[in-house]
Amino acid sequence: MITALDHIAIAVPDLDEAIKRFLEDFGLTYKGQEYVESQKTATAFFPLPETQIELVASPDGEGPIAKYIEKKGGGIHHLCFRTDDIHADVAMLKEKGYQFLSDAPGPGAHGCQVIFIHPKSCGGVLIELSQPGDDHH
Ligand SMILES: C[C@@H](C(=O)O)C(=O)SCCNC(=O)CCNC(=O)[C@H](O)C(C)(C)COP(=O)(O)OP(=O)(O)OC[C@H]1O[C@@H](n2cnc3c(N)ncnc32)[C@H](O)[C@@H]1OP(=O)(O)O
Ligand SMILES: [Co+2]
Repeated sequence: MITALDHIAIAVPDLDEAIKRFLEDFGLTYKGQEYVESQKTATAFFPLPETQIELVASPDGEGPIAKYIEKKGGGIHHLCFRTDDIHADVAMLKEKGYQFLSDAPGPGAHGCQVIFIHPKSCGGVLIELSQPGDDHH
């Protein structure tokens, strides 16, 4: 029985720089670093209260997922942070130099308003911000 999505891992060339991004720019809680000798790997964790896996596909062969599948055949595509004020967070992140893929949030899954940050301005990771709609439970 799988009970939780424990983590999504992002490979980064500079751990301190990446910690700064998620701690300072996105305001996540930082749990600390650990070097795992057996894997010769440094880790840093940012716990979040709940998460989901979203599978994304392109049934009609169009849109960004079609292009991604064509190029990479599949893989980890994006992280999505839930926000309770998408306009404020977009303004705050724009101020910090993040480049957004649209001027304003638009409709996402289950009535959310969503907007994406360009992976080029975010260490190679595509990040979505999502604000639940009024019908969200
Ligand atoms: C329904 C909603 C929801 O949850 O509610 C969703 O999630 S919808 C999820 C689907 N929707 C989206 O993804 C919308 C936002 N995405 C986009 O607009 C696009 O996918 C872009 C991120 C702008 C990439 O499109 P573009 O046409 O530029 O593709 P491209 O293949 O030329 O890629 C340009 C550069 O970005 C990199 N790149 C492309 N996709 C990436 C990804 N998912 N993660 C990290 N890097 C990525 C490529 O490797 C390439 O880097 P190099 O130049 O180094 O080779
Ligand atoms: Co998404």
